[in-house]
Amino acid sequence: MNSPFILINFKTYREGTGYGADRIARAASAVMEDTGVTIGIAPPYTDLRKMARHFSIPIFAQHIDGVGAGGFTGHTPAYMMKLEGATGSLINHSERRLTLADIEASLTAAEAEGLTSIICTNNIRTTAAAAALGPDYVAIEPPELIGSGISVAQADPEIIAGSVKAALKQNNQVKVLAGAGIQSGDCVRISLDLGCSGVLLASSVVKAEDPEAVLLDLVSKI
Ligand SMILES: O=C[C@H](O)COP(=O)(O)O
Repeated sequence: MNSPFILINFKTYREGTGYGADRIARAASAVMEDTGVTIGIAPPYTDLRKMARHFSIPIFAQHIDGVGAGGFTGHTPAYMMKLEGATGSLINHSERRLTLADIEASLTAAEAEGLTSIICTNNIRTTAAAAALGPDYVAIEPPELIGSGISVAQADPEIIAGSVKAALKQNNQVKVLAGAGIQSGDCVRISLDLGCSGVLLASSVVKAEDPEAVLLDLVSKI
């Protein structure tokens, strides 16, 4: 994935499903084409295939399970997400926490399918542990700031800087994303200046009246 990378997680917001998902994906696609900044989306599973067919942008699953084909009712195996058109997956999002064994199994499954892996973490120590597993990215997101409208880049730049340092100490190939409350070009700029390769965000774009305008602001200081 080219840096900087902006990933928009639609979560299960109503604004990010069905027609809403189309609207945000269209905006992401247009801004990526106009500016050259890589913008990916993580739509709900129910919209993933449609998004992958219609848009030439990175498409991420919001979660994958480290199981294969077979008797795994209710699971979302990496191979299925790949078949649906995903190019990567979040693993261990704050709203979809996993055990360490499950994180490793999901990561192994992502690697087997050639999916770009992003392990989400909640503090500097877990960032170091996640980086040691060897994912493509770790995404540091203080849970208390997620969806708060308060940007981690402004409220807690130390956790970003500390995470970058800790991650690179474990694994000099891993890239770091900053997430939680990211909403403007300034947030992106600060994150990049602190050593990140991009940002992971949701509400500022998904719930926006004009997602394209927010995205243009987000890329404006790159
Ligand atoms: O996956 C995205 C993060 O949880 C950040 O969400 P937020 O941008 O709404 O704070």
